[in-house]
Amino acid sequence: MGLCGQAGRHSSAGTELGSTKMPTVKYQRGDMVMGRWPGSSLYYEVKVLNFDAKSQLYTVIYKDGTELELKEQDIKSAAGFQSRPRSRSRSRSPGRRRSRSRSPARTSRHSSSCTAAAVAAAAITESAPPSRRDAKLKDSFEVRLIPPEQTKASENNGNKKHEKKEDNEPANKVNEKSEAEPEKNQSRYNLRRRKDDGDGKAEAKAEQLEEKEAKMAAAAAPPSVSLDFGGKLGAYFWLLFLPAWVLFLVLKVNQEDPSLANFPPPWPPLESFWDAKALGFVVLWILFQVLLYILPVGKMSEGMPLRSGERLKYRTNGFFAMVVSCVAVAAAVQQGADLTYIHSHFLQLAVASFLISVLLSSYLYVRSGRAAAEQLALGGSSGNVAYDFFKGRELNPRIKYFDLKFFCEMRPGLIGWCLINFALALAEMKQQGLEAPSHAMILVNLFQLLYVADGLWNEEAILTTMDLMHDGFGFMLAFGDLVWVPFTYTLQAYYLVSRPTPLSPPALAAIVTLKLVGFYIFRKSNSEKNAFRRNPSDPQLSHLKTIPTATGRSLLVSGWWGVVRHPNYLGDLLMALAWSLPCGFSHLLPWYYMIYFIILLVHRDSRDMSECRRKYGSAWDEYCRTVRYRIIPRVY
Ligand SMILES: NC(=O)C1=CN([C@@H]2O[C@H](COP(=O)(O)OP(=O)(O)OC[C@H]3O[C@@H](n4cnc5c(N)ncnc54)[C@H](OP(=O)(O)O)[C@@H]3O)[C@@H](O)[C@H]2O)C=CC1
Ligand SMILES: CC(C)=CCC[C@@H](C)[C@H]1CC=C2C3=C(CC[C@@]21C)[C@@]1(C)CC[C@H](O)C(C)(C)[C@@H]1CC3
Repeated sequence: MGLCGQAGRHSSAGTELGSTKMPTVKYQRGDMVMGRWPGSSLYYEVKVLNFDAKSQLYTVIYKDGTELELKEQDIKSAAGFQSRPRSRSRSRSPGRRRSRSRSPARTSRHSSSCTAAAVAAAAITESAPPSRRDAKLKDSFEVRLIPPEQTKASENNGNKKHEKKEDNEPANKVNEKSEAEPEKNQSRYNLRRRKDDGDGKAEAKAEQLEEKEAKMAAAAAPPSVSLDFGGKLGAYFWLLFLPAWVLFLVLKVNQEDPSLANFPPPWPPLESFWDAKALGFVVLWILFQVLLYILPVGKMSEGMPLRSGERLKYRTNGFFAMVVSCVAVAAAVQQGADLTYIHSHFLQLAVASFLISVLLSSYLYVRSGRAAAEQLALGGSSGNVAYDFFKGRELNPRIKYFDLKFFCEMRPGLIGWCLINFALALAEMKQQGLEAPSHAMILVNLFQLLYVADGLWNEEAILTTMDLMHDGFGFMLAFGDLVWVPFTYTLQAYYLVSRPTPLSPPALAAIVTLKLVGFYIFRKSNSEKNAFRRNPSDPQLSHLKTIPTATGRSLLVSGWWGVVRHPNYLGDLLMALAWSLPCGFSHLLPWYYMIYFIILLVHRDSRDMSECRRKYGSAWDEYCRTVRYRIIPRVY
């Protein structure tokens, strides 16, 4: 274990654990064994941390700090392990070995190569002669892995601040900015063969094979990732609860007195749920957005590297789509279209959107059955139909270049949210006989329009968010994007249609200030992380401190991400507060978004924490020790 940056911590844990033996199980806590890398036939040295008698799974830790749960059959004792003769080992080329040992990139500590993926690249497999094993293990720690964006960045830019001390310090040490040797850093994690190694074609081919094997091993989903959202039973609950909750809110906001005491809201006649025209409008709206999305206008942006190393391309013309949509709506109103239809047929429009989200989720579930393992999201394939349908299995379902998740998240629902808000402002004027919308309505409309426009202007930034990078596309997001966002995020505006809420000038000024402060924090922090993830060597970020991790990516530990672990959530929450305040305090209903959002973000934060803990091991722990608070400084 002493080879990795995180090793110290785990070794001591191992000694301590080693004394408390687990009864009646094959492997004991602290045992060093060979664990199969999920989805591959490659084995690596791991330490047994625990055994769960109920699930019959061993928790093991890899040398990079990655913890996984493995079945007994995926574990072998190190003693009985043999490696096969391999003609494609890097270590076999004496020339290479020489070149490597002379290379300044070679480290004594090997920490950077200690990712499971890197170890996978040169892992020992079952039939090599035992005499070679040590050499091979040694070799395995010399494999270098660098994510494509970092390699690219280092090719363009010699500023390697975030890498600089890694050679001599543990991976979890906080880095200060310094001049680093570009060559050294560039080759640090590189899985690709270095040019100066210059062997024959056969070796190059063999290495390609080796790389492919490593990529596949890294791409394979772990067999037992813990299930979110209450697991399988939870999935049934959410599948029923979410649509029922939207229905409840829509009926509630239509009540003359929407107070909690006035419960339940009256159940409308069955036929009032359905309107073919409403379905037609929703379909037209979605098709219109599809058209705008596929137009060859706007820039193509690259997503983050996938587990396979591939980077998908996305057309990020969301702002253009929004502007064209606004012009189209204005033209329709000019032509006499009555947008207050949206207010009077809110329920029917929501039901139609719900049907579309169910159809879409069913399609997504069926097609995910044909998707390759590396296209699936981690933890999205539990084998349980309800859970997989709810959570979504495929990470980036696409029809040719049309990315379904990206489109749904950013277009019909998000732009639809603004359209509905605008229609509700018109409905307010009509219902209250006003010549212009109320101040409260204007604030809600402008605030949310700014939020959406900003999201679309910075559309590229969505590519580094959890949803795009980690979550599968299933009912949760399809329903969230097409129903939840347009029909519950508009509740404040809906509430105001029939409930005049005057605002004093100081109140107005205070609310606007709050919104602007929240927006500033939200935008700055999201942009900072996005810029850093896209180009870690960005000179504009060179003043920031970072923590290197065993994956080759670093974590920001100063700037916005040094204040709290989710500064973007803090900004978002302040904005949410500014959206509810214009509606006053007479009812809880317009505060619903604020309450929901706190729950959503606290849950997202804990999901993200476990995901990052899994990805970054002890470097993440170090980050959490350095940045103590999650969302609100000194409070939470
Ligand atoms: N209005 C709404 O309904 C909602 C809005 N949002 C907003 O969307 C935005 C995106 O949110 P979300 O996707 O949840 O989360 P984030 O954008 O915060 O993404 C989390 C990821 O950022 C990376 N990261 C975390 N810490 C650091 C660090 N210190 N340095 C560098 N990278 C780090 C990690 O990914 P990795 O290391 O793999 O890059 C982590 O998984 C937020 O502003 C949020 O408020 C979110 C949900 C709903
Ligand atoms: C309970 C339930 C159905 C949950 C689904 C959650 C989704 C509604 C949200 C998950 C992440 C979202 C984001 C936005 C909208 C809501 C969903 C889809 C977002 C597009 C809003 C605009 C922002 O600027 C954003 C781009 C940062 C944001 C990204 C996350």
